[in-house]
Amino acid sequence: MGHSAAVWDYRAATEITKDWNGIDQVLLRTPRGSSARVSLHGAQVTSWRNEHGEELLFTSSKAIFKAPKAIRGGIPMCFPQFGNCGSLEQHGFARNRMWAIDENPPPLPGNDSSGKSFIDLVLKSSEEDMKCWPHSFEFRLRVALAADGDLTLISRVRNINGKPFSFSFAYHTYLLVSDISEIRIEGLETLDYLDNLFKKERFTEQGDAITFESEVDRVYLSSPNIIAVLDHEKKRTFVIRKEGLPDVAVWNPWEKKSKSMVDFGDEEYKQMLCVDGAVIEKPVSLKPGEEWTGRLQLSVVPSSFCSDRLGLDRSGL
Ligand SMILES: O=P(O)(O)OC[C@H]1O[C@H](O)[C@H](O)[C@@H](O)[C@@H]1O
Repeated sequence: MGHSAAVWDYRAATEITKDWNGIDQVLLRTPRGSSARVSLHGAQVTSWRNEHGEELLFTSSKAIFKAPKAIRGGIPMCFPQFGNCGSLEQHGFARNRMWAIDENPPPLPGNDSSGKSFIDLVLKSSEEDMKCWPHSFEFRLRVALAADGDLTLISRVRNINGKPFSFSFAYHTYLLVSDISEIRIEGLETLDYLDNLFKKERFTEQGDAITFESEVDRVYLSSPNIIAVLDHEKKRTFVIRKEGLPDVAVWNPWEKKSKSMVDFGDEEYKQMLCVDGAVIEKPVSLKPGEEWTGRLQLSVVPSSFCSDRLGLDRSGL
């Protein structure tokens, strides 16, 4: 693009535009041409592109672009509930709320934002939310795009309530893949998981890396902090690094469920896979004044880069 990193103005590379509902969205760009878009609606990352302009996140061609519904794709935020495991609406309310730009967020300890395009968003408990979830909170999200194209999301939830509360959480990450039957996940083998297709019963993953030949809706428990999603056909690997997010939800609706979702194409299950850094089995508990941080970093590398260099535990394979 004719810019060198040394003179690249990261502030100027952060642009506010409008999304399909006329709602502000933030465009983040890097000198080499990677980009990401974040809508203030739900703080949903709706696009992440590499330096060649190729989209890396899935969005359904049938997605319904009508607030307050979250669109089918990108990275919706599930908070303060994942799935239907509580009294709230599926995946909680944060993905359906309007977030604000946080002009002056409290500093993020140990986080170096130099050389990154980033935006800070904030969601505070509203009176309406207090009716169904009576806890005052502040939820801050930083979305940062590094010069090498890595996308980082840092969530901070603070209890500003007089009493403790607990919540579950997920970055519901819709990865765009070439063909689901060519995909395998490394890093979850031998773990225990809760299977949503069997009333959340607990099983132990057997054998090798995870591959896909039917519907999958699972929560892998106490997972390592680095997971790789290998796309054999594209010869590239999504690397998911996480902190404060012990669980990994894995979802592909496959053929039958795809047909039952109005905002999802019948064949689109072949091009997507949700792999979510999450806190589900043991919800986060915060005392008054306490704060929780959950960090997710997404990268794409050529498949030849894996797995030893990523430090994945290959023992037993
Ligand atoms: O349709 P949504 O509310 O966005 O949920 C989509 C999916 O999210 C998660 O992966 C759940 O485990 C699935 O059971 C659910 O179908």
